[in-house]
Amino acid sequence: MDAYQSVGIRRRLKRFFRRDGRALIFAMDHGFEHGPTDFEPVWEHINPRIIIRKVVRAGIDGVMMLPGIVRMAGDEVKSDRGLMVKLTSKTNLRPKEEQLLQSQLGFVDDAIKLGADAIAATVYWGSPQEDVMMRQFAEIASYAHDLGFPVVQFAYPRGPYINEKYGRKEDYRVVMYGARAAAETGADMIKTYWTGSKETFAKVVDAAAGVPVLLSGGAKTENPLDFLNVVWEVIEAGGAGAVVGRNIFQRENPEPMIKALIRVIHRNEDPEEAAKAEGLI
Ligand SMILES: O=C(COP(=O)(O)O)[C@@H](O)[C@H](O)[C@H](O)COP(=O)(O)O
Repeated sequence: MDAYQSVGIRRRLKRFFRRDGRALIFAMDHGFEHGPTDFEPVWEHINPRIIIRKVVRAGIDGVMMLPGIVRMAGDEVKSDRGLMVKLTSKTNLRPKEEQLLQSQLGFVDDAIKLGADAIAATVYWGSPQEDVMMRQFAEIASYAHDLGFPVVQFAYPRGPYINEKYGRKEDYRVVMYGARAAAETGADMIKTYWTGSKETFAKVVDAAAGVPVLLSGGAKTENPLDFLNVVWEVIEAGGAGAVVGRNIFQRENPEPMIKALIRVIHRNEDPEEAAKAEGLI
């Protein structure tokens, strides 16, 4: 028989995924991590209650937030959706030499009190401060797993040696390395960068050895179809979905984009058809 914890981990992880094993998760940590200017394109979305209510209504599978935003607006996330609480971050105001470090800003016990279904933390693989983030992740994962909670790793390769050796942090060999490191450090779900093609992202998925890999959305694309095409390739590559912020909240009306993403992720619809069906193009 399974240990109690592993049953808890699996049950809670399922709250993010539909029966197809895929998920569309809304990311709402930008006010802290990027700064409130990210909300300037549609300023009313600076209010977490307003935007979270909209994304939940549109059919999002889960929401990721820092603890303070969960306190303000967590009750907008219906109990049939996944709630992911992220316990590490950094501000953009830090000195440049500290930008390659995510600090722990909350505790697993508090995330659980807030109703979390999963706990998230970032590791910048390749950072000079990789050691600090590895330890943070190990402590968070060990404690959360012990209580039956899944752990999500934002596995972001970033650091001077990466730039020197590979030129760009999105090189598939680097992203693949980060995903593998995430799997080997006990992540139950991985969020990472787009590598530029279906073929290379499939290698990232393989390297994660069965741990679901989700795309980290990235900057808003002017043409909604460009983003839907990327998500479609992620799915074709065996990816488990996407965690999306700006491509949702920087649109005046986020609903058609969410519905088109759901068509692509959950119904295997062609991105152009999905965009047309939702009136995006
Ligand atoms: O991981 C984050 C930041 O990553 P970044 O340093 O911008 O590469 C988060 O702030 C977001 O949750 C993540 O980027 C997803 O949101 P979008 O990229 O889709 O806006």
